[in-house]
Amino acid sequence: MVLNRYRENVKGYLEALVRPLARAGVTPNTITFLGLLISLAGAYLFYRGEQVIAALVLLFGSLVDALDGTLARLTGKTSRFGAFLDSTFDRISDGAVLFGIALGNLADWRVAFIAFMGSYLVSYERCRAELAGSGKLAVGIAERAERLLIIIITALFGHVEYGLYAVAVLAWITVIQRLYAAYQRLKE
Ligand SMILES: CC(C)CCC[C@@H](C)CCC[C@@H](C)CCC[C@@H](C)CCOC[C@@H](COP(=O)(O)O[C@@H]1[C@H](O)[C@H](OP(=O)(O)O)[C@@H](O)[C@H](O)[C@H]1O)OCC[C@H](C)CCC[C@H](C)CCC[C@H](C)CCCC(C)C
Ligand SMILES: Nc1ccn([C@@H]2O[C@H](COP(=O)(O)O)[C@@H](O)[C@H]2O)c(=O)n1
Ligand SMILES: [Mg+2]
Ligand SMILES: [Mg+2]
Repeated sequence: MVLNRYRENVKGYLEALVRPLARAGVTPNTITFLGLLISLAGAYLFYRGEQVIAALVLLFGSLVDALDGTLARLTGKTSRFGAFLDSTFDRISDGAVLFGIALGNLADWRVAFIAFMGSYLVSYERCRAELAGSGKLAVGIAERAERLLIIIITALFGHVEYGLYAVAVLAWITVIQRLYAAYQRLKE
């Protein structure tokens, strides 16, 4: 919720970045796929224990993640499948990053599992509530952008374990916030 508010502020910069891609005929789905590959590379680097490089790669991957939608909107190529692909690849990337951190023994695997469950539940709640007619359920203190940035910033300082603890707690707080928001909107 917090970072989502700044979407409009960075929109112009993101559009400037995608214009050359649009001119080159690159499709949004190609960028979505590229974003996934970059995130998987970040996850692998966590597994290898290279957390600072992993953080830089993930930061770049996050930027690419924000570009596919921008490119789709700028070129009038938004598609329902593209939205589905973007969300699905977001989940693969989220899971892979947490798995990489756990496998690389950078933090307690049990905390990684709690963070993983919380992160997936946050996204699932939004999807399920929106399907039930709640309207956009982009609420809570730890949406995907916040969770990713927490991991990235703590990894840059060489202490991704703290980021993981924070995500484990904040994601579950978000689960409760979304439960409540969904209750408010769907109870009748
Ligand atoms: C290393 C270098 C080579 C490159 C460095 C470049 C940088 C300067 C990069 C800046 C990146 C910045 C522009 C973007 C960062 C955003 C990133 C943290 C998060 C990525 O999110 C992508 C996108 C996706 O949103 P969407 O709503 O489509 O996705 C939904 C989401 O997955 C839902 O999950 P959940 O429910 O929340 O769990 C799903 O439910 C939905 O299905 C799914 O659709 O979001 C893009 C918009 C961002 C929110 C905009 C954020 C703007 C901030 C102001 C960015 C601040 C970045 C800082 C300046 C970076 C500095 C970090 C440094 C280490 C201090
Ligand atoms: N391959 C894609 C990717 C995204 N979209 C559209 O953009 C929305 C997501 O925008 P972000 O800025 O958060 O990336 C998504 O809901 C789709 O409408 C697309 O069409 N094709
Ligand atoms: Mg995207
Ligand atoms: Mg994405």
